[in-house]
Amino acid sequence: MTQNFIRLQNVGVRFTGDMSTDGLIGWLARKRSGVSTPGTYNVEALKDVTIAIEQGERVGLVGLNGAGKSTLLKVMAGIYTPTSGIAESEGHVCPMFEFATGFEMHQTGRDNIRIRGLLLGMTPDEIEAKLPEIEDFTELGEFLAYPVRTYSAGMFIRLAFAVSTSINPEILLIDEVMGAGDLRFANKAKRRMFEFMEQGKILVFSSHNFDLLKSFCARTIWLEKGQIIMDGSTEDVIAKYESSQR
Ligand SMILES: Nc1ncnc2c1ncn2[C@@H]1O[C@H](COP(=O)(O)OP(=O)(O)OP(=O)(O)O)[C@@H](O)[C@H]1O
Repeated sequence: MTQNFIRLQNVGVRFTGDMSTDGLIGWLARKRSGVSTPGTYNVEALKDVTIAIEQGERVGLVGLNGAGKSTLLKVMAGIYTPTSGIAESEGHVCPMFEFATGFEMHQTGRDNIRIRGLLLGMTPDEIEAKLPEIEDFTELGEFLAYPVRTYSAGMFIRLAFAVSTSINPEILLIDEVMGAGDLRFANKAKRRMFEFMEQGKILVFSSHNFDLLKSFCARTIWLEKGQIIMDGSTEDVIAKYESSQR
């Protein structure tokens, strides 16, 4: 059987661009900074990141806002290509973020389950067979017949989580999903995630919630300004990270 893995070698991600293309936000930023003409930006979101994650590992990611956690997850998901270094992975990747992408806003929740199922590689027959269980897990009830443009952020998460996790992904990448749903759903999601791990898959979980990280992940990586500060046991990394914040 093929072993799943994620391997990043000296990965760097740099964002460059022209602020004139940033629309209203760019215009406001220029106004506030007193700069009259659009400039360029150049952000090194990841620098020289080397990580190997093997099958069965659950790895946490910590770091301040803007440390590079989301960028790292997007590289692992294949959404971003590194501007330097090499990113390789083996296994079907299920990114549990960017929940708004891939939704057809005018279609119902139920039809969006079908659409997402197809995007995730399920056959129409598989989707129909799993539909009752997926619907049940969302607990959205009559809202499944409503167009998803009427949904709250938490409802999107329920829908996306229920479909995405019904395929038994090999590599599960999570960006703060637990914090966004309500507590009861978070507990359900947590139980379902434990089920994934029992099947020997990979989990990478970015969170500001230390209790969740401690309960899910034996290993945690601490990022700061795009670089790895520490990669070790969750207990040790969180203790050092917390003391650095004081
Ligand atoms: N698409 C982009 N274009 C330009 N800069 C970006 C882009 N995405 C991220 N950045 C920048 O890269 C850096 C890392 O951002 P990232 O979103 O990865 O941080 P994060 O650790 O996930 O933060 P948070 O905890 O706030 O979600 C930040 O300085 C951010 O402004």
